[in-house]
Amino acid sequence: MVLEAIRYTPGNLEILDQLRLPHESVYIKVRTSEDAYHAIRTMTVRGAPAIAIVAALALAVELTYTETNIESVASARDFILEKLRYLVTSRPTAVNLSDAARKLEKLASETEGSGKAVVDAYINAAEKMLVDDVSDNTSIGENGVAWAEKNFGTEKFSILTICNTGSLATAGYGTALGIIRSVHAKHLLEHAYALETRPYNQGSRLTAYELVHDNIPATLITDSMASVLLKTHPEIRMIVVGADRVARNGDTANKIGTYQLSIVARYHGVKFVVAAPTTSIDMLTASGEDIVIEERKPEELVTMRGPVVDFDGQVNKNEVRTVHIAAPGIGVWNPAFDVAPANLIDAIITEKGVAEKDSNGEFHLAKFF
Ligand SMILES: CSC[C@H]1O[C@H](OP(=O)(O)O)[C@H](O)[C@@H]1O
Repeated sequence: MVLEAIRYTPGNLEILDQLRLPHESVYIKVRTSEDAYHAIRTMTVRGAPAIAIVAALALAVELTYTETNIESVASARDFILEKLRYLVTSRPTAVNLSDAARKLEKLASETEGSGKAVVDAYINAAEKMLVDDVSDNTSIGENGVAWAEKNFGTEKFSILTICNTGSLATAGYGTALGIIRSVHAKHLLEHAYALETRPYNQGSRLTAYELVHDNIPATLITDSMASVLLKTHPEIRMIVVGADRVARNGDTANKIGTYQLSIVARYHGVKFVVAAPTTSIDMLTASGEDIVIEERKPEELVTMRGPVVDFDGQVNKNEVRTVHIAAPGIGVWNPAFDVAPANLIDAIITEKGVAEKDSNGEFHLAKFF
């Protein structure tokens, strides 16, 4: 079975309900921009590249069936711009969505002839995002292997990662998890370690699901185990993480917990690497100080949802419960991301190549554009 977060054919979009994974694999239809907004907002679908692609394709499907009059160039443009500006508000930190919206808005404003011409151009561009993302991810994997061979030679080594950056965060293969897949395919991977990544548990629910699916040797650990894991496992040579937004100076916003991994990596002499398509690089944002960090509702931290385990130890998928795991009345802080500073990042691996700091400690990401 191929792991697909997104299933698309012209006029039909379905997403894998990631709130039900790993116990249930259920696809739900997305017919409108509003459907996409709520799916992204509730993290039914998540992952920087995936949310951009789902948003763009949802509008493509809506354009196919809308009864709104979009026959003129102006009406089609207005419809597209209104919907894209709405979709961008679903989640603020990942740049992929706003980057895609900016490019699609520009395309719509430059397409002439008729409303149909504008709509067709939009749909073609949205569909191309799906194809390009998989291609970008396999290139990131290849570039990641080449960088690893340059730094670690041909000895097997182990890798630690956080959150989910695989097929469930993208159109397929993944970014950081894509590098783990490629290193494994080259028989260079000793072992993969995945952080559970509280509170949404992208690691224990999604990355573990992908690693088991691909039969990659892997171990799940709690977020608090990262430091002692590096201390006691010298074969771990690399921490690879994804990105929601890479600022112009290389500061990288990623899942909460990434910042402390960059500190722990430096302390233990482990390479800290960001894997991201260039659509995750935001040259308009100077540094991590300028990146808006999404804060999510307290309920997502103080509750957990899942199937009941029967007395005989069997998972009962027909009985899903939500349990409250924190003391009622306690205050909660729930930022979904933090920022790894450029000075603690050893490399940024993209589909176009690898960026490393110069002798002044500066990344030069403009080379990718
Ligand atoms: C392919 S990078 C995905 C990126 O998105 C994740 O965040 P979320 O699960 O909240 O969408 C995480 O930061 C990953 O690194």
